[in-house]
Amino acid sequence: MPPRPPSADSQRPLSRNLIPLVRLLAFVRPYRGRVLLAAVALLIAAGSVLAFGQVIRTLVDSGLGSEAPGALDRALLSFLAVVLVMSLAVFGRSFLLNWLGERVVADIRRAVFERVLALDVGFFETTRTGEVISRLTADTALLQVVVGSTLAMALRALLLVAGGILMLAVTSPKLTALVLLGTPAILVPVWLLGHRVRRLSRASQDRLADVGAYVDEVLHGIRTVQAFCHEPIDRRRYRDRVEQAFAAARQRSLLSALLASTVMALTFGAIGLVLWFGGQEVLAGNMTGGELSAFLFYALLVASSVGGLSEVTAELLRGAGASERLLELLGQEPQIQPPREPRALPSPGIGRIEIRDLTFAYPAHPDNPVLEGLSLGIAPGEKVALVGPSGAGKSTLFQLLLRFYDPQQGGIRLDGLDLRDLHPTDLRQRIAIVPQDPVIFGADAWENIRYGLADVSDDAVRQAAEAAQATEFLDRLPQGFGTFLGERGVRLSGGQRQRIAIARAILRDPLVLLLDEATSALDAESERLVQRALETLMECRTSLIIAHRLATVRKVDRILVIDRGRLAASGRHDELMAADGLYARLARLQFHADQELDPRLPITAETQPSEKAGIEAA
Ligand SMILES: Nc1ncnc2c1ncn2[C@@H]1O[C@H](COP(=O)(O)OP(=O)(O)OP(=O)(O)O)[C@@H](O)[C@H]1O
Repeated sequence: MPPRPPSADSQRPLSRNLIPLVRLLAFVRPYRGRVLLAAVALLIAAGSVLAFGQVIRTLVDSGLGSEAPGALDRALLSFLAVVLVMSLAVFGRSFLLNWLGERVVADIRRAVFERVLALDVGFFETTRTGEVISRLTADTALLQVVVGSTLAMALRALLLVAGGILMLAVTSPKLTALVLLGTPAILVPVWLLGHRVRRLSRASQDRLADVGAYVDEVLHGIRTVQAFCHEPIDRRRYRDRVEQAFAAARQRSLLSALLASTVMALTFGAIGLVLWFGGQEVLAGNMTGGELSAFLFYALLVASSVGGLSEVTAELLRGAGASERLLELLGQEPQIQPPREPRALPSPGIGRIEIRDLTFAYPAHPDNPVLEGLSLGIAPGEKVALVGPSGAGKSTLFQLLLRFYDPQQGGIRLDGLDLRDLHPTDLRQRIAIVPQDPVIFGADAWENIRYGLADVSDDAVRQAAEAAQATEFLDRLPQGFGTFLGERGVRLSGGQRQRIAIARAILRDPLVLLLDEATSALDAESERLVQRALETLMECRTSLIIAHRLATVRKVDRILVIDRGRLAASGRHDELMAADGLYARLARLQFHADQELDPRLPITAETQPSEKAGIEAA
């Protein structure tokens, strides 16, 4: 597995230009027709604004300057005609571009979320979830504004600048030459300031993402936070982060404001000069009053558009920063990919697992293998308990069986096929996992048990719940199975959550069952119910159980003792006790867990009481 770059976060380059926005064009392509219509509307709207200059010229020269009766009326009529055309065009432009902005951002949101879902679990170890959430929410919201309105404003301003300059040249080439000569004096400071605004924009977005990530972390662990009275520290840290974000934003705002005011001062100063020169020309008879009025109109139009452009440039670059971050996510390739030609598992499956010479290190610690040369075989329908000290690699084996990671050496075969030759979906559909701390989603019990199996009847869900001993408490809820169980719903006990997870697994009718027993002791009644549910679940299927209870260990066909990523021993409970190895030590330790430590027990590094052993007291 190639090593992943440390973190998308720390290596993020600053957006220096608008290229990332251009790369989003791929998302606009499906809506070419509307883009074309919007462009036409944009052109007409800009054209009609420019036409106002001519209306003003006519108004001044023939309406006000001549005695011809009706000239003023005609001028007003043409003015109103231009207003009508312009308002229709503005309506079209505004609606179409906003529509495009919303549509494109909705598509981007979907694409990014779909990509994130496809990424391997390793990605989420190197990237904070808050960071990903911030990209999906804050960055897409920013992009929505940029694509929907800022871009339209920028295009409009660009057209007005270009058209305005053209009309200036048509009206008075001499004055235009003067204006153009003075332009660099405006553009150079604008460019310099704009460059700094861009860099600060990106920095301020990054600080905001930090704030989001921190909130996510604290809220997820709110119970721990409060239990350890960690609030003052979190308050301080959060305040620091918010202040950092504010400092970055303040600096950006300061420079943006400076940029805007500089542009204004320079352009309007220049207009004053133009007025003075133009006045001289009119006095000398080289220009009519109408021409000077039109010239001034165009000059003001160009100046305000340049001002507008400089303001929206900062926003556009913020959008470029946002799209860069979104494209970064879109460009992430999952490390776990289906093979080009996936092989199909036999149907119905057999449930034979062979692990050969398995060596695996997590991407975060490539030099520190968690499993080393592990080899074992599990027969179809066999129930196997995995036992061993904490950190031995038991959960890691589950992760590899689900192909969340690929091993560096050796491999795992299910029904004779290497996991890497299977489509991960095909593999995972054959496996069900009951984790130590099952997740309950924001939905009712029906949904929580069904979890993705759309075409399963309510009756089947109920049967699964029955087999998992879950109806007993679900029926007692206010709306029975229809009760909302997730966040802000009912709080379920550990044993109840486990039974929901067991029902979920029963409904899937998996070939292979992975069960991570809860380490926390359940009360005797819950324990009995969970055990009964598990027995039903394990019937006739290959089951691997990370066992913490003696009751479980006694019922399995075979116990595998894992120690430091290797198979240390295997056999039945009595055999392993007789062998008096690591298993016997762990088991004895557990027998006496609630009492004082057995003084006859040899205490070694592996059996320190502080260390969580593999088997809980029965
Ligand atoms: N995502 C990860 N990245 C890096 N190291 C990890 C990761 N998950 C686990 N480890 C390390 O791998 C080793 C084995 O962990 P694993 O969770 O498989 O142990 P375990 O036998 O299941 O322990 P326990 O009974 O406490 O759950 C530990 O040293 C742990 O620190």
